[in-house]
Amino acid sequence: MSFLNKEICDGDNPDLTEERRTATFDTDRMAQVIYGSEKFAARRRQITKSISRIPALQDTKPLAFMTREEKITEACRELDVLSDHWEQLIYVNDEEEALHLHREVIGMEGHPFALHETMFIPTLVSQASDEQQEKWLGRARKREIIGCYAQTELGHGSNLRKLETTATYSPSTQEFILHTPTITALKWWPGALGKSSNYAIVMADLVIKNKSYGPHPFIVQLRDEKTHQPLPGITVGDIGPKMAFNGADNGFLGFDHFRIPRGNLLMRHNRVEPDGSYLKPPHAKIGYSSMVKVRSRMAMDQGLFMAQALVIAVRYSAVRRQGFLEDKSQEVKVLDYQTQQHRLFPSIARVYAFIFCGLETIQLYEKLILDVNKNGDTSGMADLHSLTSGLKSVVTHFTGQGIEQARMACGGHGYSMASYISEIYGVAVAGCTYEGENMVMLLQCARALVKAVELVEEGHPEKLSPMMAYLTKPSVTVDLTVGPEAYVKIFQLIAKKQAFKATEQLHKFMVAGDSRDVAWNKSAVELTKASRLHTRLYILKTFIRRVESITDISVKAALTDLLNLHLNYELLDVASYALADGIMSSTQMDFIKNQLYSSLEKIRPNAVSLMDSFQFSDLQLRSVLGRRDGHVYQNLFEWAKSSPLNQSEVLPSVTQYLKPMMEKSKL
Ligand SMILES: CCCCCCCC/C=C\CCCCCCCCCCCCC/C=C/C(=O)SCCNC(=O)CCNC(=O)[C@H](O)C(C)(C)COP(=O)(O)OP(=O)(O)OC[C@H]1O[C@@H](n2cnc3c(N)ncnc32)[C@H](O)[C@@H]1OP(=O)(O)O
Ligand SMILES: Cc1cc2nc3c(=O)[nH]c(=O)nc-3n(C[C@H](O)[C@H](O)[C@H](O)COP(=O)(O)OP(=O)(O)OC[C@H]3O[C@@H](n4cnc5c(N)ncnc54)[C@H](O)[C@@H]3O)c2cc1C
Repeated sequence: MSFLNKEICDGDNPDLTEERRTATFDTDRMAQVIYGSEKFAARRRQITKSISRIPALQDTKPLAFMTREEKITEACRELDVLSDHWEQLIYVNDEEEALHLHREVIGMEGHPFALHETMFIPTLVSQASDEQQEKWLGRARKREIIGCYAQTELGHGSNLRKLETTATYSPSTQEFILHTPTITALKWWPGALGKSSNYAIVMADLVIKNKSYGPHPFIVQLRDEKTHQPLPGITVGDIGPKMAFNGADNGFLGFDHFRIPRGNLLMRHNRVEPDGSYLKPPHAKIGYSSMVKVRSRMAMDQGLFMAQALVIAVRYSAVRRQGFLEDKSQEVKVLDYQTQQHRLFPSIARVYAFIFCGLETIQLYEKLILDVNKNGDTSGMADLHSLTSGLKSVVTHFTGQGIEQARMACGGHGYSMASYISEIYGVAVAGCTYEGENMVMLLQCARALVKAVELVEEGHPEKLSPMMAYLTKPSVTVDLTVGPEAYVKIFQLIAKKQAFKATEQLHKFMVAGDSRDVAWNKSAVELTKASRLHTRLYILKTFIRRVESITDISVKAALTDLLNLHLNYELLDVASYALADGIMSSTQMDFIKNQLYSSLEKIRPNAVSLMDSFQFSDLQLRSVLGRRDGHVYQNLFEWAKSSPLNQSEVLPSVTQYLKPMMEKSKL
């Protein structure tokens, strides 16, 4: 048995065992790099093991065969079991451990706590005063109450300034009156709002003495704590089935002059005094911090979604044999085809790159909240906002593409829900929309880019943030054979040119008489291109930085192969910019292609172990094709037999319609 890959087991499919034996690195060591530390990687394994010892948490019936109601009930049952074992399983209040626990046990189809941990509690942490935290945070953490984040309305999601729900202050009673004035003002979409939550953070337009102060966060009790019935003045319910994520009850919510005490406006950064005087926050957008929190997690979470799809596709590709190469006596593993490698390996590289970015942005958010809460220092907000706006957009887009390629790489069986890839896809691509629609967020990132270009043009390059410093780099001729830094230089030139071109176009329209808004819209496609290049440059540089910092030689070597693949793939993908601007020659392009193809060959022996290193349990993967043991065919047959349609030989629909129809046809 090889010491390199702990997944090896003699009872496994021999093709997978063979793959695991060829690995050139230790998967536990790779897991430490993926999950940011030896300690957390080990805790993950420990938690997974503890879960496997709780019989009530082992999968009962495949989710694919459940109705929505059954899925929600099953998630609640699992949450209840988890709650009983919470303190034995994880360190209380450790967010990463809680997330791991949830991913393992409940999976990705959503559950009543999905927004409680990801937005409700973080909003209380970042927006509630100490006194308010005393009142609600402890209760929320102990799960005495379940909360969600209700911001989006039927009529508006992207444009927060036009949210219609009002919170009008009444000085005589020292209350806010929440009201839904129109049908389009109904809150619509918030996860876990429909049936599960009894509390919500509600974003509503604060109105004092007929003056609107824009969206502010309020904590609102929605349901009676004993009966769970909606409180009088509240209309709440589920919005119906979705493309995926159907174990979550995304909901609607309306208020009919519903009164809450003054103390329910979250007041860490702004205040409304009893007489109605308003104290401004230190930064106008501080109330948006919960969105930044989720966006800062998305590179990690989306990376893990794509990783799940790739574990499934790569393992299956090592088990699936179809067609011949030289030896006509035995069919080859489909993973040996160059096209299959080209379909999957660049996404493996992206998974690692995205996760490395996620490790960084999660920390940046935590630092920002400390700076704001402890020192009132909001200076990091603008940069983190533009970075996470671009990153969530680029990462979700490529994750969707990568998962879809993983599905196709599994041929027909990839289309079956037994693969579980369709659910992963459905959940992942929701990220293109939630936390800010991708185009809208790319344009937010573009605002920062244009400002930076304008600073350079106005002769103030010293005012640029470090992320924008490349905008001052002069054009140079680059020798690609010298390594990653050469690729960075070319990428910087491409990104810089596009940022300047888009800004130039914007200015040109303005000089011709358009307002900035109109000129902006006429330049928007070019601006989004600039944002994507800027963000891909950040991803590329982060990947390089992380690989450089690895101390384990064999892990570093395997990731260097992956990094080289990423560099060549990315540069080839943006080659049209480089060719158009004369930044690269066609000879350099050929060099990049050859490097890319040779990277595929280098990565091939490590492919399965690169994905095993994520250490997803079978419980979490929920995929017949992605099983750790690789016993795909007999389990696909078992899975199909468990379909409700196969529980009787003759369906009522046959007796009721098909038989009479066939009988009639005989006449
Ligand atoms: C026992 C159980 C225990 C449980 C424990 C475990 C829990 C585990 C939980 C979960 C397990 C997870 C497992 C994974 C599976 C599940 C995955 C799926 C999860 C689903 C979660 C989905 C959650 C989704 C939530 C949402 O979608 S919430 C709603 C989000 N909405 C948006 O994002 C709206 C987008 N719009 C905006 O943000 C804004 O409108 C805007 C576009 C930014 C514009 O804002 P506006 O006010 O109009 O700005 P302007 O006036 O134009 O000014 C722009 C100006 O401001 C700057 N700005 C803007 N925002 C910010 C900011 N945030 N910070 C700093 N600066 C900002 C901007 O840069 C401009 O500056 P300049 O003028 O200088 O350019
Ligand atoms: C699974 C899921 C979970 C969600 N969970 C929550 C939640 O928990 N809480 C919550 O409050 N909300 C939640 N949402 C809502 C989500 O945040 C919004 O749907 C999202 O912000 C997009 O807003 P929208 O629906 O108004 O899209 P729209 O803005 O209507 O987008 C439609 C189109 O218009 C374009 N567009 C809009 N504005 C501009 C612009 N200024 N410039 C260029 N193009 C533009 C967009 O690019 C898009 O192509 C969830 C959504 C989903 C799908």
